[in-house]
Amino acid sequence: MSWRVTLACNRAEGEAVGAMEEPFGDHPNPPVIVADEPDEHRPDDWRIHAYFEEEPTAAELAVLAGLASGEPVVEELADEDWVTRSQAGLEPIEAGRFFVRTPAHQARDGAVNFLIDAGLAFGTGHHHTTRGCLAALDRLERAGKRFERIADIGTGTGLLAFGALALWPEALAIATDIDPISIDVTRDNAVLNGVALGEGPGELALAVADGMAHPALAERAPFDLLIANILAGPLIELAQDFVAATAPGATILLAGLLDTQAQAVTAAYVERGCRLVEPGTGEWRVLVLEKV
Ligand SMILES: C[S@@+](CC[C@H](N)C(=O)[O-])C[C@H]1O[C@@H](n2cnc3c(N)ncnc32)[C@H](O)[C@@H]1O
Repeated sequence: MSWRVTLACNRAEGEAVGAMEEPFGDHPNPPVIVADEPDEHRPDDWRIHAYFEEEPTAAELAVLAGLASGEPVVEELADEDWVTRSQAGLEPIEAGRFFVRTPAHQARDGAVNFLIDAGLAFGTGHHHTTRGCLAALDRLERAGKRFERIADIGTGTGLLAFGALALWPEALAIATDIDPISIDVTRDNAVLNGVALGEGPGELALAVADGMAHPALAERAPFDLLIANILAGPLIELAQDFVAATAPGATILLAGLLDTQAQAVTAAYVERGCRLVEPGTGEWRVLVLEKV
């Protein structure tokens, strides 16, 4: 038997859970916690699911209650593999030539397949922004763009960096995240997906970094493709550093922003010498910019 606790939460609470190192401290058997956005048209209505192997105690429920504004709702799940259950709702995602799945689903013939376990790091491909970035990468390659120096800032599970390396396999690529857990997860996912880790062409370097503040990023700059699916606030704060770290003609792919924030994010980059190539569509925008 296993138990699932669901709490309604807002976007900030859901994302905070993804960024937390250990919500349950040194608990001997912590739950698997997943945050999702069930309805993309309601971007502030998120849910946190915590999967327990034993019935959660009052103390465990109190920890969960501290993570979200909603009340914990406890369900006993049928006798089936609870990890599969926790991932069963995560349907595979198709974005351009990419197919992203969890172990609950089969790979697709003819697609560039990635296997990403649902976990604490954001980026199973199920969020609009991740999918939108994969689709934008696919379009860039189809339009004939070629990149040799790639940075994926705020890599989450590593998925966007993996996608970029699949499209431009000779590139020097680096994936970074402010969250050390994301980098651990990315390392595991790289192994799972046959992505070579290392410093050379066609290999992925990894670093824990806040924005561009890491020597490995400075050494590799200027980039000709910089990807950042973070949030509108940090994207604006980091505009100066991102533009400074890119070469003239570079592509800057930005996501994590709502349509209401697109103008402010675009302005921060246009003021610093970029032009908007694709404004994106829908509630979650993916911006494609070019450094002039
Ligand atoms: C919305 S998730 C995107 C993950 C992945 N790139 C994707 O598209 O699925 C944002 C990621 O950015 C990271 N992040 C947030 N602020 C950051 C910063 N200042 N520098 C580097 N990474 C950051 C978070 O830890 C998180 O993993």
